Amino acid sequence: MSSNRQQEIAKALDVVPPFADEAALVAEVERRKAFIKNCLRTSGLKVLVLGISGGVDSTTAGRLAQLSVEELRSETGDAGYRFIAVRLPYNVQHDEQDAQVAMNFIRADEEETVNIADSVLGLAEQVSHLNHLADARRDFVTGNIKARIRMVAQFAIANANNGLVIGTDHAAEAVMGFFTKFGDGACDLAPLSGLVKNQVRSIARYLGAPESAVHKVPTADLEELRPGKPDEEAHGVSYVEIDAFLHGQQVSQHAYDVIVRTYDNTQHKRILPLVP
Ligand SMILES: Nc1ncnc2c1ncn2[C@@H]1O[C@H](COP(=O)(O)OP(=O)(O)OC[C@H]2O[C@@H]([n+]3cccc(C(=O)O)c3)[C@H](O)[C@@H]2O)[C@@H](O)[C@H]1O
Ligand SMILES: Nc1ncnc2c1ncn2[C@@H]1O[C@H](COP(=O)(O)OP(=O)(O)OP(=O)(O)O)[C@@H](O)[C@H]1O
Ligand SMILES: [Mg+2]
Repeated sequence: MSSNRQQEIAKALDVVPPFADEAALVAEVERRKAFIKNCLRTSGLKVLVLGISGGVDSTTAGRLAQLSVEELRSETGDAGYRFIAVRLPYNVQHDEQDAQVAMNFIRADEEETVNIADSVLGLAEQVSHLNHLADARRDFVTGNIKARIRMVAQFAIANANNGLVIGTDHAAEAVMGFFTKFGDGACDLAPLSGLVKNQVRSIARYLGAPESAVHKVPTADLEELRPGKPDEEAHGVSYVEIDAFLHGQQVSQHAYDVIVRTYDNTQHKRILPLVP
């Protein structure tokens, strides 16, 4: 029996129920592509932009974006529809090979690379408040600057091409507020919204992503002192537990308490700015 809080949170995040079978998964993929295509049609814009890290979320959203623009091109005969996949390393990414695997799978119409290091360091240097922080805290705060600079780069590319920026937030990240406010949380459309982590992996596998990408350990990878730090270490609970919680299944008391507490503490990230 799921608790009232579980039901309330799943409803607020519009969580997609577990796929009953392959047909349900396929229907969900079609629904998500139709959503992306509809966002372009109704906005009147023809270009999609997304940063590709090598993680399963951007691999999945990136391939959905590419398939969507390909369908729009053949349905409308308009060659203007296209997808720009953006690599946004902070200097050299420690798992650059995984990012290349993702790029090769996505086969985007256009590939772009923007090294965010100079912008991040240039800004951080000008913010004197960072100097007074202990090393680990400064590293954490700088991590959020990285996520925000990636956002700036993607919107610059979208501006320049009359495009829309895709975000990769899904229910398992949303419930934990595990994104940088107005950083990777900022986008024009979020086609993975409502999915739990394992559903994102299932969609990636269905789309033909290499198994290494499907199973890649999730990492925000924002901290220089801890390259590739697994998200689950930061959460204190596993994605299996988070997914189970969102699907109304029983989880340990520890996981339940952490998830509900984190959800409540991060509510400000899932709403519009506070106003009088
Ligand atoms: N109660 C409140 N009402 C309204 N606003 C409130 C607030 N409390 C804080 N704030 C504001 O929110 C800010 C804190 O939020 P934020 O800046 O996001 O910072 P914060 O939540 O502290 O850090 C972001 C977390 O998301 C993780 N992350 C980031 C990016 C990507 C990924 C990933 O998985 O890829 C994960 C990252 O590792 C870190 O754990 C505060 O500085 C303040 O401006
Ligand atoms: N090094 C990077 N290069 C390009 N885009 C990035 C990079 N790091 C993060 N991003 C963007 O920020 C988003 C949020 O990161 P997040 O870690 O949640 O997703 P992911 O890396 O795709 O998957 P996972 O959560 O499994 O690691 C990514 O989906 C991607 O769009
Ligand atoms: Mg990642």
